Amino acid sequence: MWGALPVIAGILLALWRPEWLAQFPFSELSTVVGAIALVAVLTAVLRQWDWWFWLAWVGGNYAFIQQGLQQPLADPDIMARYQALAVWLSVSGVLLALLPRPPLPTVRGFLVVALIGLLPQSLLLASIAGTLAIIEPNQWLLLPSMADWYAHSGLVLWTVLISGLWATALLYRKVESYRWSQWAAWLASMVFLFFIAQPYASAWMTLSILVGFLLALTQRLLSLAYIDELTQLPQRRALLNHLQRLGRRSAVAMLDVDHFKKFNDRHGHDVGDQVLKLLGSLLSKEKRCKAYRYGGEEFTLVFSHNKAERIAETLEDVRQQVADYPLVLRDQQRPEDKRQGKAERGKGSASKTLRITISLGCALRQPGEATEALLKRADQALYKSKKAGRNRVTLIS
Ligand SMILES: Nc1nc2c(ncn2[C@@H]2O[C@H](COP(=O)(O)OP(=O)(O)OP(=O)(O)O)[C@@H](O)[C@H]2O)c(=O)[nH]1
Repeated sequence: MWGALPVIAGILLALWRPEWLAQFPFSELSTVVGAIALVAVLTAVLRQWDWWFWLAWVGGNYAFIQQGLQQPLADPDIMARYQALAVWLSVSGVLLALLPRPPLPTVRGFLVVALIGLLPQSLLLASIAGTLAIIEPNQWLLLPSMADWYAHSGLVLWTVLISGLWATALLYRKVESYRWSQWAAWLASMVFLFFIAQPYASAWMTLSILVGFLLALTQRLLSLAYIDELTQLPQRRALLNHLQRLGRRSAVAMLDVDHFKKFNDRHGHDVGDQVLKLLGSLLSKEKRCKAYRYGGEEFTLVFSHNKAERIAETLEDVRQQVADYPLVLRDQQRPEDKRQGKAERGKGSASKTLRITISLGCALRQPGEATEALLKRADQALYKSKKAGRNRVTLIS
């Protein structure tokens, strides 16, 4: 989401105070090229190559605007280029988000990056611009009466429709949040078309997109560092940060899957992974405490109060929920082919239901107690639960 913020701020500013954006305090070209190069180097160093496709898209569009759209639109050739740009921006960004891309860094990947960056240059050819201008977006979705009222009605409708569908897909599929910066890049480019006559519009657009990329990159790295990939729970580093911020009135519970080694041996490591994933999703829904994956098959629950009765009740609920939860596991030999899989599902071979139990140990924080000592005591409480027969809660003050 952070990646979309600069773009939204830019759009609001453009609507509210267009004159502010009519000036540019630096050398425009070197600032934009420098910013693109900076993001390209950063993403390469951090092995986040996916941004290169989008950087090529943004850079190619900016280069075309600089070379081909610096004269008044009253000139029919320039108008044809403008309309061709509208078609190109409308379609290419959506395709870039949808189509699979070759891996980077590979020769094939770099060729596609170069192609995306260079394709807008072809709009400088009168024949290509002329052909695309014929299908100018105002005419695809033309509402004739509205078109008189507002010259860009078709483009506005298209932008609202596609960005709405795109945003819905992102929300629905709960994709990684950095994909919002790509949505924002497309939206910013489409909105730019309405501000084409404004000086420096393309520079501000490109810079806002790049700042969005940088923020999204930072957010992505943070999530890579703090979120456990398997369970999608925050992991130990995040836990230690949280514990340091916690006050005196707090408590920590350690939680461990019972006989998980046997479970892995019997059902396989992949099934074990699925169990941890399901457990992670179950714990993440618990609102009365914050769950972390401590490591392996151990989880931690953090309470920001030390009311023993309420904590014991929560932990007992969690234990019971896990014990009662039917773990429906997908068959590992499930066919790749969806149709074949569907046919076999009815035969009861596609999934199986298992149950697991967990043991929990909790320690209430004592005045002045260090986080390591608190975790150690929670671990001792967990050990007591294990010793006492598992599938139970032990709380020590
Ligand atoms: N599938 C899977 N297994 C894991 C993962 N991390 C740790 N394990 C397994 O968890 C098991 C932990 O075993 P133990 O520490 O002996 O504990 P246990 O078998 O659960 O026995 P108790 O805790 O005494 O009930 C080991 O077999 C690890 O391989 C993981 O990410 N995925």
